[in-house]
Amino acid sequence: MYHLGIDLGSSSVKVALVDADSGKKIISLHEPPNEMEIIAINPDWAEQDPNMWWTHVCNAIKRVTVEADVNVSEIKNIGISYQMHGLVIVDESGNPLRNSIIWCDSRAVEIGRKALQDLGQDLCGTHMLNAPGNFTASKLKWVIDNEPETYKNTYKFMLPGDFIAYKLTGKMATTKNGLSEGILWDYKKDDVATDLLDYYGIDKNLVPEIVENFTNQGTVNVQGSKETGLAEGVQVTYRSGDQPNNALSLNIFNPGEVAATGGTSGVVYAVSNNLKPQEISKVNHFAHVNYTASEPVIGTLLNINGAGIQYRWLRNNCGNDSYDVMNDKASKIEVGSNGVVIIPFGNGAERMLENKNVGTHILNLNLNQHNNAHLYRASLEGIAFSFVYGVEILKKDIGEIKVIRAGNDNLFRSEIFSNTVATLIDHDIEIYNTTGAVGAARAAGLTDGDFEKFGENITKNDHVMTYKPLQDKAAYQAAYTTWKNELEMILKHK
Ligand SMILES: Nc1ncnc2c1ncn2[C@@H]1O[C@H](COP(=O)(O)OP(=O)(O)O)[C@@H](O)[C@H]1O
Ligand SMILES: O=C(CO)[C@@H](O)[C@H](O)COP(=O)(O)O
Repeated sequence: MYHLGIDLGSSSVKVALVDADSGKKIISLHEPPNEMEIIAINPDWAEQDPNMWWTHVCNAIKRVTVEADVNVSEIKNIGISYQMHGLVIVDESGNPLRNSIIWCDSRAVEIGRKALQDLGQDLCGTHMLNAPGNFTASKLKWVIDNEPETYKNTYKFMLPGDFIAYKLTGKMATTKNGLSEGILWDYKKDDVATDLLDYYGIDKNLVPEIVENFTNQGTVNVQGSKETGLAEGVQVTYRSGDQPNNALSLNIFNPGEVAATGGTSGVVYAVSNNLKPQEISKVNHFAHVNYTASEPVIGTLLNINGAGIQYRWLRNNCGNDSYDVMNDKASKIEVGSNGVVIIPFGNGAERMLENKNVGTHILNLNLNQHNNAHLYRASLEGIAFSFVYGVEILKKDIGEIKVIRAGNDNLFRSEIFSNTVATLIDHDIEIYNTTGAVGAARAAGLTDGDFEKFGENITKNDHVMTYKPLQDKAAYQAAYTTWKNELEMILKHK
């Protein structure tokens, strides 16, 4: 038997199949072959069509079963990982009423800022563990204010992964974890955050049914079966935002353990039991996959909206080299990129920079000296520096870091990126042979609640290598100082 994992990213949908007993990966692939578009009709906006996600999910599932040559009757459970904080609104028939306003959309920043002022730091911090920010609840308030007709026709709102689960099963549902991503979970009351709902004037009936993770959340229905080729009756047993899911995939469940990833966005995600966070805007706090009200496990999340999307932009606009070729060219350039500095970002408001939208900056380019290899190295370094800058903020909130793990995926496949981060934060980074889709597939089999056994298998089987901080740090530190000075100068004028 097999479990199927779906990871709905911002750049593509990844689907993986694992053996149900051993957790071994059978196949993993992504759709579409080229990365998905993020629609930005206004500079601060970012949208994607939920039906486009679904088309790619269906195509990827069909390819998986054909290419792995498995009989669909052998697929037991489904796990879903998804880009976090997005807003999907549907009518009573489940049709999306507009494009999804996705995680990196900044239109609701001012709405969230005012809500924090009006509700107060204390209420937001102790009940929701976060400022409302421009997360799902604030995005829905933007719809109320700007698209009243659409809001009037809204039957339910969901997170992106809830929509995929709905398309598979016909059941509209969400999770506590999902609501926490929208700043819609009240940890003190162990209930939906009615203080924020009421403040925004959001009708509580729009919140779908809440289902528990690691249990049967719904089964593939006739329509879901027809569109994906899966057998009717297959159970969806897990769903999670992609960052908590990345942590689960890396056996990060306990306080002091940290997961990192460098996809479109970059994230450092630290687990704790802290229900009284110091910082509620620059870093965020969400219910981890194993959160329960009696044993609250919280993921403290440092996010860089514009991380891998920076490198991707260079790839698309600077010669179309493959990432491997770009990494190779960058490795020929010395640390510090011969003075070229890239401030990444450029993908909406940055939470760690108090929701300022600073844009990407390419600095000190000498047209007689520098070529695309300098840009590639400066991009990898600039993104790595933004991680280091973020970890300095995160550390104030989380205390001691025991272990940091990342999958051998996305930016962590670049030695320059990984060495720069490890050296400057002065911590080992353990690299594991796993991805979000594989993790979600394995989590679909975690219905016995044995997190320890689940984690042991990952540690035993998947560890590939460890990036150790380099001894000779001086050049890295000098380049980081230059980068930080440039950033701080830019921030002064924002
Ligand atoms: N071999 C590689 N070396 C360095 N960076 C890479 C490599 N492959 C992918 N990336 C980076 O990872 C990003 C995609 O990461 P991914 O986790 O698939 O994104 P998402 O979850 O946002 O869909 C790319 O935009 C690119 O910046
Ligand atoms: O907003 C966050 C985390 O808080 C992002 O990490 C999104 O969850 C999207 O991730 P990717 O598309 O980069 O995987």
